[in-house]
Amino acid sequence: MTTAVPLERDAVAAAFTTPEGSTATATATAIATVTERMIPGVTLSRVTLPAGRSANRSAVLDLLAGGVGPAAAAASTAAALTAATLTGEPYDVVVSAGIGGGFPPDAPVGSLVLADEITVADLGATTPEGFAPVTALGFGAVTHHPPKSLVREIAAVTGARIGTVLTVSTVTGTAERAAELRRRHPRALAEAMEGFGVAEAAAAHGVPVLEIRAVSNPVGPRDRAAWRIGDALAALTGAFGKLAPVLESWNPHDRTH
Ligand SMILES: O=C(O)c1cccc(C(=O)CC[C@H]2O[C@@H](n3cnc4c(=O)[nH]cnc43)[C@H](O)[C@@H]2O)c1
Repeated sequence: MTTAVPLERDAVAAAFTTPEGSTATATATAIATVTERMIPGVTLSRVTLPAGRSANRSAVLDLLAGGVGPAAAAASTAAALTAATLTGEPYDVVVSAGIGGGFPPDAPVGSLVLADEITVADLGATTPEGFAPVTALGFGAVTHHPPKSLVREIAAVTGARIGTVLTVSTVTGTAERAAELRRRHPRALAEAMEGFGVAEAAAAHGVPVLEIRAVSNPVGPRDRAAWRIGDALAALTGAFGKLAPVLESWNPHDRTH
């Protein structure tokens, strides 16, 4: 599970290690253990969940704060994926998680957004006719799709809204840019800066990916005073308390896309 900054990683960990987090889920998460592991390129916080109602074996969740932006996210996630494969413990799923901007009115501050499409919004070229994504230029990909069944189940338990989450390298700070993004991506509910990088790393390893964002601010005119980071981090903690049992019981060999 990749976040950008330690504050977000710790909000996820709190779902398993604090009394508040343990009330968010019916599993015995209060006795989860957390250990730090340094691997080349990244430090992992390993949460070991005891066997619970949803799984009859203990489950492991590696958390990492991989840096802000798609490049840092891709590099750190790829390092973790490679290390896991080389130690014979490959991951079943990769999750990009954190705070994000929500497109009003569909994704209000404090709400959760779960991606059914993870789309990079600014990877391409500007042309006299407008923006051309790299795919129109004959390169790469601009969208990754999380497993549909997992998205459905996690949205059901967390109450997250399902839609496109955009990855941007430049935070939107004007109404014009917000409108332009929504015109190009009508299903976009949120934007953040890491999802596509995490998804590219996961795809390179053939591992399914999810992205979940807790909305800390509206996408639009820059207004730092309107940010609600504390509320968003609390929503992230609550979401992970509820979604962890779904991940634990998910059988990656029984995927329906
Ligand atoms: O200074 C600003 O006006 C400003 C506005 C929004 C976000 C930032 C950040 O530096 C946040 C970077 C960090 O948080 C995620 N995030 C949160 N809200 C947004 C957003 O509206 N658009 C894009 N990213 C957002 C992002 O994933 C980064 O990890 C500064």
